[in-house]
Amino acid sequence: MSLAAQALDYGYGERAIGRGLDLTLEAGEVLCVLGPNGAGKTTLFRTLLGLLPALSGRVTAGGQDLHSLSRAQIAREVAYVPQASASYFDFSLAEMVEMGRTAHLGTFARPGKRDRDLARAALDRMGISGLADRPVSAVSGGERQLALIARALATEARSIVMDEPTANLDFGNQSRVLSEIARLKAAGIAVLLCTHDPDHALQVADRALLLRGGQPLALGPADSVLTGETLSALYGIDVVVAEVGIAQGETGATIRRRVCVPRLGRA
Ligand SMILES: Nc1ncnc2c1ncn2[C@@H]1O[C@H](COP(=O)(O)OP(=O)(O)OP(=O)(O)O)[C@@H](O)[C@H]1O
Repeated sequence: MSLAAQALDYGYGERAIGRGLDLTLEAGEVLCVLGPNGAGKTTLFRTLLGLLPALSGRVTAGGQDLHSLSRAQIAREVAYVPQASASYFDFSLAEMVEMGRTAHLGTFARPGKRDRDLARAALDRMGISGLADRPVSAVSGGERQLALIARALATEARSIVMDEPTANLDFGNQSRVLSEIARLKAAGIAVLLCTHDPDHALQVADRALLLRGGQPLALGPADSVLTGETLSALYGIDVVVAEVGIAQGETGATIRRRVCVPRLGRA
């Protein structure tokens, strides 16, 4: 088991956002959390990463209680892709991605050749190696988002928690990030992500957690959880999940895909 929560209460000080959550994430599994703004997704993720103390209950990473692990040990187990925000630091993108290696280094050790190579390879995977020497403060929001994902890849952690990894990204880069998530899954990495786009969950998630007001509305296999009915209840709008056939590759063989379409109200 890569990451797990048992009877988890999470929130801020006296204010619980969610209560009694049980969650497990297995190696090579993609679990996608969906929920309206303010549903508690970021608060839950920060608690699972030990960045916020659990109000009660237990969180384990790699089978070990988070309380028994140092910050560096947690970082080696679970990488974090936070929501991208503006940066005023003048590190280069390459240096920022190398910081993903910090948990593997001794207290005063500097990144070695392997660390630098891993960082460059991660930038390359995200298609931004051409920006390696550019200051973080001098790239676009989307490019910074890709660099944060590269930093998580460079950690070589067995689990990755991604807070809206496709926010800020253009259509092509969204698709590249989803493909990267599929590659991580194939490599046995556990991925926990949240998104505001149910189509992204339909594309990459094995399981989905629908969160409303901090409480699970549904948790289970993505195909059975992501329906027009549940998504309509989650977002308070009329949503249809339709199936489309897409011709693939040179053979033109048809694959079936489910897509999510909101039914817009008439003006
Ligand atoms: N530092 C904080 N202290 C107290 N309450 C907070 C804090 N940060 C967020 N909240 C509140 O906690 C609740 C959950 O917020 P959270 O950021 O986890 O939601 P979210 O699902 O990630 O939302 P979004 O989709 O808008 O990013 C909200 O009511 C929010 O106002």
